[in-house]
Amino acid sequence: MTVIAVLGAGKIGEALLSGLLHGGHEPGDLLFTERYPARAEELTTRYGVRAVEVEEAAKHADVLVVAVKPQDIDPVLDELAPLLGPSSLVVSLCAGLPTSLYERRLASGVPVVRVMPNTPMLVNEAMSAISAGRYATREHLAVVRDLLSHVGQVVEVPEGQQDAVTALSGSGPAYFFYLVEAMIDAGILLGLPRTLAGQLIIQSAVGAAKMLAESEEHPVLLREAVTSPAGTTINAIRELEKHGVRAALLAAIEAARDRSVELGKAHEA
Ligand SMILES: NC(=O)C1=CN([C@@H]2O[C@H](COP(=O)(O)OP(=O)(O)OC[C@H]3O[C@@H](n4cnc5c(N)ncnc54)[C@H](OP(=O)(O)O)[C@@H]3O)[C@@H](O)[C@H]2O)C=CC1
Ligand SMILES: O=C(O)[C@@H]1CCC=N1
Repeated sequence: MTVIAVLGAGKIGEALLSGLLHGGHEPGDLLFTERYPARAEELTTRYGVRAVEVEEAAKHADVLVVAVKPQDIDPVLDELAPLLGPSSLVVSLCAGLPTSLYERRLASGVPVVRVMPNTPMLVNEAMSAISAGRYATREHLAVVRDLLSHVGQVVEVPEGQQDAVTALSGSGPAYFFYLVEAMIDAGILLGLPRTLAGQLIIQSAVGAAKMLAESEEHPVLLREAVTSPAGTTINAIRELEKHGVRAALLAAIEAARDRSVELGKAHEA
């Protein structure tokens, strides 16, 4: 079995460990590094996965998944540089960081695959987009695709699209959580108990997501089917349009893309 080491087991690193275990990986085939011993202990207790130093991760793992914040990448690259060679495989989950950064800082020929996943990995429903760096072959991409297909769907995109992907699906779950949160508040405004409002909205979100995923219909048609002539939904839609919700989403996602570009620029040579 391929041994995978997650460097930086925070939110997404933990989601990956948990998703891989759910997907059938053995705890003995997974390793992770963490900065604080208390966090490492917590994860080992929860998942039975061993915390190691970077040297051990580099020595034993077939795949090294970098999952630290982009701002924390420099010391990680300094640590990895003397440990890796062309037989290693580095997978970067870091928003904005280009494969060229790794290629510049690591030994020549180290293959790097850039990935933008998302937290639904925790429930095996991730959307991951993968892009090969300069030294990554089709075989390397296949290894990464296979790994991530245990925790959700995988698409391959040109690396130039990764900042847009980050803004759409990397951050995407947050937009849905935000919408659900606001809709539950609306239920409170209308006098419903919070638990009931939560149940109504969450199941509506699950049902709508299932229809989007399973029916062949365009979202516009699905929305139109809910919007009865002179009914209730069209009144709500008019308010959404009046308040510029569509324009707000376009601007929000563009701003997320811009931040991803900025995170990459901060590490330009
Ligand atoms: N959260 C998400 O939904 C997604 C995140 N990503 C990307 O994943 C990466 C991690 O994000 P996220 O999980 O949210 O962030 P977190 O801060 O939750 O996780 C990063 C973890 O790495 C640890 N860490 C930092 N430096 C080191 C080091 N040198 N050695 C070992 N561990 C270290 C951090 O410790 P400490 O807490 O002490 O800083 C933290 O636990 C980012 O680059 C982000 O762009 C990608 C897709 C989705
Ligand atoms: O907010 C972030 O920067 C990370 C990247 C995509 C989702 N979370």
